[in-house]
Amino acid sequence: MLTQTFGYAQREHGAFRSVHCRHLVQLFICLLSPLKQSLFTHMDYRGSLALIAFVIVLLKFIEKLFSKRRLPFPPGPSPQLLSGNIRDLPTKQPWLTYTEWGRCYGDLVHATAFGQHIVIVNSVKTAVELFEKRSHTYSDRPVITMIDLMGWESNIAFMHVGNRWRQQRRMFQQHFRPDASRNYRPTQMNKVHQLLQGLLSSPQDFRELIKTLAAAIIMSTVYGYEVKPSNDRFVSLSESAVQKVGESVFPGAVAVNAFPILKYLPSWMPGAGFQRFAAESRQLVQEMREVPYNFVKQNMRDGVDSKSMVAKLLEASQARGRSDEDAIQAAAAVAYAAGADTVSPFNFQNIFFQLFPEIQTVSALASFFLAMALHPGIQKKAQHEIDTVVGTHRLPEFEDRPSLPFVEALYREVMRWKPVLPLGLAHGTSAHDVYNGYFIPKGATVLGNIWAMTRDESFYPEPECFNPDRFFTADGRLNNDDTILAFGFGRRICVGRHYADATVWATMVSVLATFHIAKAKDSAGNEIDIDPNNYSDGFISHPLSFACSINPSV
Ligand code: HEM
Repeated sequence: MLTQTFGYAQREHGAFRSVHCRHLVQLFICLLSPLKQSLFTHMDYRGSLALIAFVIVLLKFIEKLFSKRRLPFPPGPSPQLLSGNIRDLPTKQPWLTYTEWGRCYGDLVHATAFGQHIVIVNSVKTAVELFEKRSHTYSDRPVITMIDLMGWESNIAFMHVGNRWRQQRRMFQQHFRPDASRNYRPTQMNKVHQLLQGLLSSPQDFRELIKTLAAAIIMSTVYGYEVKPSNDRFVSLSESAVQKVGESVFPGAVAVNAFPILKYLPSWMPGAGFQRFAAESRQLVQEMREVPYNFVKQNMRDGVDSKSMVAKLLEASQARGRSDEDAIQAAAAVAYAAGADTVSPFNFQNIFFQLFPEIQTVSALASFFLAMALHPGIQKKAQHEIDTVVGTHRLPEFEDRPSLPFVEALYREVMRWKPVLPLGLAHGTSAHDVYNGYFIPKGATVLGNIWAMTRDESFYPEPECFNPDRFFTADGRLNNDDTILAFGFGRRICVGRHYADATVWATMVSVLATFHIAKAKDSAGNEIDIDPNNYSDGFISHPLSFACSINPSV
């Protein structure tokens, strides 16, 4: 009922606004037409430009006057006339600035950039109200034109809400909901045990090893494919496509994102190099989708594969007499891109890299190693629990999880302390909305500031402190704060979260059971300091290189 009332208000508001805007434009056309002839024939080129600029400024001014009649946008930094808050929008670790804005302006902050509205949600309460209770309005994604041009538009994470997104989301859910995810546990544990072997022989390569682990788990699940530790042919194919994404930050590509109309420029025109670049990328993405997919089909013909996600989807689609090949290929490719091994610090700056689940898993695990090197006391407590419950004659299993509350709290704290995507993935509004008396327009980009939510001192006192004990009640039981905010919100919440949760937990508990992680020492035997805040600047928060020693527990 409440939602319907808001819906009504927003429609009223939208209609009211567009009628007045139309009148405004008509009024100006009328005013200008008698002048047009004389001005444009007698004035020089610069004069015409000045006139146009004057008209734009006047229109903006009148729109501003007019806007006093409507509900305000949520509070935020004051915008400039045309460029909005482009100067205020941070490029480095933006979640920190947005958290500051939250302290200054409140739960909901508004900014603009060249007419694009950006709304930042800084509290769990408001995130639930908007992303969950009003999910019909807040579940879209913003338009990023270059993504479409480059052939990545079939990636579910960037898709607009619609039948195609629903179909792919359903496919993912069938294969990654809690009961289905359980089927992958043997594979996950098996690959984690391979990681332990790798750590034993080359502990200094732990970053590479956790990257291989995440790619190996997901490729085996989705395609029934075993990734080779080096020079893997599928991985190099996805590397090329992903590399292209990393390169898509040249001015033409940036311009087409800011002014989508430029996508209609023919590729031969000067300045339209982005069209040729996009065509090359489309070709690579196509190959990346088809090659592993054909691998599964061949295996099925040979009677080898029937357990992978793609094989099961194909069987189900054939049984229904339908051809969902395109959707199956696209859904699987989300995971496949994850196998790419080209993740340099430069690439982490790129918004596209939010797409790749493998990177998110790797980032969470790297934060775990970092936290353990920094907090030996906490590590010892977790190891003591594992030794007491599991003993030292076998490795931990998933079945042990309910009996290991401290390890559970440790997992929650790793995911809270350094959320992998501190701003989640941007949502978009599919209709105008009014919330707490503020107007939120259709097409706005809405960011859930997970960083601010995990820093809310009323839930997490001393939020920068790594402290798993915060998840226990006064009488020593695990509390019920088990929502991992790092997985996002509402209808767009991470669809692989149960599976990712299992990978991260299994890796943590197995490493703790077998290894001791500490700060590395220099040649003089002094500990090398680790800066807990030395994280990447881009949209994914990823610990930058740090040294630690990893030795088998005795
Ligand atoms: C620690 C690991 C991971 C983290 C922290 C993580 C986090 C996220 C976040 C924050 C979102 C956006 C949610 C939103 O829009 O509100 C997301 C979306 C998504 N994630 Fe994950 N993710 C992880 C691993 C995975 C894995 C392993 C898979 C695949 C098996 C996966 C598949 C997806 C997909 C397909 C979406 C897009 C959903 C949509 O737009 O409808 N993620 N993830």
